Amino acid sequence: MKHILSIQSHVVYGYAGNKSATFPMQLLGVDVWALNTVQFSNHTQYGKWTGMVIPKEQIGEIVRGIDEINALAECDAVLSGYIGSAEQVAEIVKAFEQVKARNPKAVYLCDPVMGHPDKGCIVADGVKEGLINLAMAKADIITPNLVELRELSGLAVENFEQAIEAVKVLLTKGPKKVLVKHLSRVGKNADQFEMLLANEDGIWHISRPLHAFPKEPVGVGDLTAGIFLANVLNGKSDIDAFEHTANAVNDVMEITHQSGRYELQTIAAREVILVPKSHYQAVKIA
Ligand SMILES: Nc1ncnc2c1ncn2[C@@H]1O[C@H](COP(=O)(O)OP(=O)(O)O)[C@@H](O)[C@H]1O
Ligand SMILES: Cc1ncc(COP(=O)(O)O)c(C=O)c1O
Ligand SMILES: [Mg+2]
Repeated sequence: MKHILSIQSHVVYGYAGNKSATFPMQLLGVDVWALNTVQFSNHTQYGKWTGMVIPKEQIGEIVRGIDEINALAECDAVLSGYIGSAEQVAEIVKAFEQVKARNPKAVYLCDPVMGHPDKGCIVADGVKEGLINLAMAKADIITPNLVELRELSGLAVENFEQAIEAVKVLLTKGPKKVLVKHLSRVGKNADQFEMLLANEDGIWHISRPLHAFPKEPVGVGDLTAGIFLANVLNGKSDIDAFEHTANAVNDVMEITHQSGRYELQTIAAREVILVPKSHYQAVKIA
């Protein structure tokens, strides 16, 4: 069994951060060590929430505790997502270095969750800079959405061709795999939901249906990054991991859409996360 140290948000109500990613990763047979960067009542796109940002010292403390019971070498990957404060970024990088010291084969998937003013996703000041200046260089896998791809590459990314260029830039900055979680308005087709995967062998594109939500669910990026990492650790090829991720997430979106609920319906979708009903295929484009 593989073990992931998953450092991201916890929401008591609903599904975002660790609440979105942990259960699907467990379904895929991975042991998840959830370490929370914040404990909030609900995700930030409700516009209000209660709870607290976890003090940055907790990250090192928890990792030290796991090391003191001689379990850190069991860790196969660190996953980071929604980060609560700028200072937590350096602590997360340090945590990954400690894991690497015990298990040199461990990998780091950085889901570079940044604020998104249009959507109402609120992330603390300085986190974005920490992701760009500290975390990206350490990451084996990085999973930006369009806004994050622009910030990480420093390119404007106004169309599909520029997205490809930006992904190539990220491959020169540390990460060996880049998964663009959502191409959004630079996709090929405005009425599809599109993603890219790039590694040293090439670039693949996948397209799946876009559902008309009255209010789009949050936590989809977290779900995408978690499923992709679980697949990679389970030994799938990058392309199989990419296709399973797209299909499983699509099925969760379809079930969520049918439910008429705002929160992701990951529990109702448990069976299709394991064995998706959709079979969209990745196409090699470069
Ligand atoms: N199949 C789909 N149909 C419609 N909307 C979707 C679908 N899949 C995901 N979404 C929405 O697309 C948005 C993706 O957000 P974005 O910030 O671009 O990336 P991410 O959530 O991956 O960080 C979310 O609001 C999510 O609810
Ligand atoms: C607490 C929290 N965690 C995680 C996220 C990231 O969500 P997504 O996967 O939609 O990018 C958000 C976005 O608003 C959030 O508020
Ligand atoms: Mg996101």
